[in-house]
Amino acid sequence: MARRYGDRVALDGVSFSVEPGQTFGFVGPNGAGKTTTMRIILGVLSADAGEVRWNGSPVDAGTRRRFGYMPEERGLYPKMRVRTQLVYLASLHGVVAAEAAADRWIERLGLGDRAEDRVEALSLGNQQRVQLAAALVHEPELLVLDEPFSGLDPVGVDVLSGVLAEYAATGVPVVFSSHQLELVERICEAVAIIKDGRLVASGTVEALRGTGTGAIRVIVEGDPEIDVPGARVLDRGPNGWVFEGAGSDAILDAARAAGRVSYFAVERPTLADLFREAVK
Ligand SMILES: Nc1ncnc2c1ncn2[C@@H]1O[C@H](COP(=O)(O)OP(=O)(O)OP(=O)(O)O)[C@@H](O)[C@H]1O
Repeated sequence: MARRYGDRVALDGVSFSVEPGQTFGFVGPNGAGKTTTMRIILGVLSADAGEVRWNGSPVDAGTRRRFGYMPEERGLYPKMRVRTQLVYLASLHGVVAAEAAADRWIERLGLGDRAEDRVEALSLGNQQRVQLAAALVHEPELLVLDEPFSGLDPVGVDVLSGVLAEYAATGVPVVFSSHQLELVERICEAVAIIKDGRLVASGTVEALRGTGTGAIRVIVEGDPEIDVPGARVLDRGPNGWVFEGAGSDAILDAARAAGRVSYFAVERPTLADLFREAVK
């Protein structure tokens, strides 16, 4: 898809697909076009070119009513009480048992004590939980969240990642943007990396990280010197030594000669490494 704002190109040929039940991370530097893409998926914004398909067919308004969206600008009614708000949103989406649905998500997100509070009186993290409940209360068939983890404390991060994983496990694709790459690497099966409105990489985290860089990290108890003939030392610090340019047998033999080997593994690039490489 493509999209301009005036003569600024926000998206230029971004294309990717998300599988049922997949947690999909959407990453890229500030201004890369993540929010624009999500708005187009949800139909809040139209694309200048391209289309959004759902189960192979172009999405229409009826399909989009079954999507759930947590926008970056967080669209809650500040004066409305948490429970009232969720019941209202559930009914808007046509949920028959709106009250039961609201209560279920209030419970699941640990908002029981806050259900009768006005949204504006909640802490930022709790407002975020309500916002998530608002995106989930009609049990959407696709969940799209714009930076849902920003501003959450570690417990909030755990609650949210648990909810997202559980929800994806029901077969629903869960797409979210984030700048927290370690988190994305930990909870996402697949990612798309965009920069300046273009897709620079996409696929499963496993495939993108590949089978290895050819470098090997080894830790020997007591951290003695390890001499591997012919190898380059890429790193040496509290997390051991990283060698490149020698066979794994040669490295292991040298490590054993130095002492008791407590760690030995092929190095793989992290998502953060891939990101830095991709957006260079
Ligand atoms: N309403 C708008 N009018 C003009 N330009 C816009 C508008 N919305 C976004 N842009 C521009 O489009 C580009 C993509 O913005 P977008 O918000 O999609 O990026 P993003 O990847 O979500 O960024 P961030 O990580 O900072 O949230 C940016 O250059 C931005 O300045």
